[in-house]
Amino acid sequence: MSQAVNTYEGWFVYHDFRKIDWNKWKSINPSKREQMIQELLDTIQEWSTVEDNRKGSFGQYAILGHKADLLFVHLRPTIDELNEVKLQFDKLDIADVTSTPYSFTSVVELSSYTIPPGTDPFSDPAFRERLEPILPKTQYVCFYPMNKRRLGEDNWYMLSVEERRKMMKSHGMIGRSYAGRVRQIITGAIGFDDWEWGVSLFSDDPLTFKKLVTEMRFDEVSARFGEFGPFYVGCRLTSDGLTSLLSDNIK
Ligand code: VOV
Repeated sequence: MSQAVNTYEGWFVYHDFRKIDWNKWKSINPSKREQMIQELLDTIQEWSTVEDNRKGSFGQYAILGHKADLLFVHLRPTIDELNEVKLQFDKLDIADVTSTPYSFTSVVELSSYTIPPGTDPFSDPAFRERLEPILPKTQYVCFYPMNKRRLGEDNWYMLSVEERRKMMKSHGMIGRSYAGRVRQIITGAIGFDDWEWGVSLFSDDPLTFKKLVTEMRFDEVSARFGEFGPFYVGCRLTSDGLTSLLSDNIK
């Protein structure tokens, strides 16, 4: 049996993708719609305050393409709190005009591949900040789930720690060459969801997502072992942005 990697876990994460039933939304009278938007904004305001006390983080995005319209990302210390925010949304009036085409439940994860043996990562405040991250306030987000392949010779879980460490080192070096242009939050989902990891990338230039993901595809760990789910790309929404997404051009 090959040796399992040691992982460190931080905040739990809920990626809540929502699709709006525009026909239903437009059929609601304007003053009721306004009231529903206000109720949503009040809830979002409450969700956002977790960042002030470092009790979690929250982000909202408009998603491109047919797969979803909105993405709410919640980070919280416990999975119970994630359940609460999920139910809180579902009880809002506006929830009746939305559906959930996709969601992802996971936990911020760092693995020990690149940590020198014998070091106590928790003594490093920067390490804790990586486990309990405030979502970067960049203009764009990219999210996708992924697995490490278990197929014949290409079985990640049968490799030795040393082989895996070598590949993760190369992976990390490519990632670091994008420092300042993109930030990643890797979340582990084994036991929680249908894929093994969620990859959340943040940047002010959407092309950086394409460049980084392409470069990683040519690196051994992704080329041989990476299996990828659906990709989502979105633009960060302020409260005003969310209000105009729901209100502009609606007759
Ligand atoms: C934006 C840059 C970037 C940087 C700097 C970076 C660095 C690192 C380091 C140093 C480490 C290992 C230690 C740790 O931190 O866990 C990781 C770990 C991981 N990564 Fe990564 N990654 C990036 C980016 C980055 C991307 C774009 C992807 C998707 C891959 C692709 O082909 O689409 C990814 C995936 C992962 C995963 C799934 C893991 C966990 C693997 C496991 O088996 O445990 N990652 N990653």
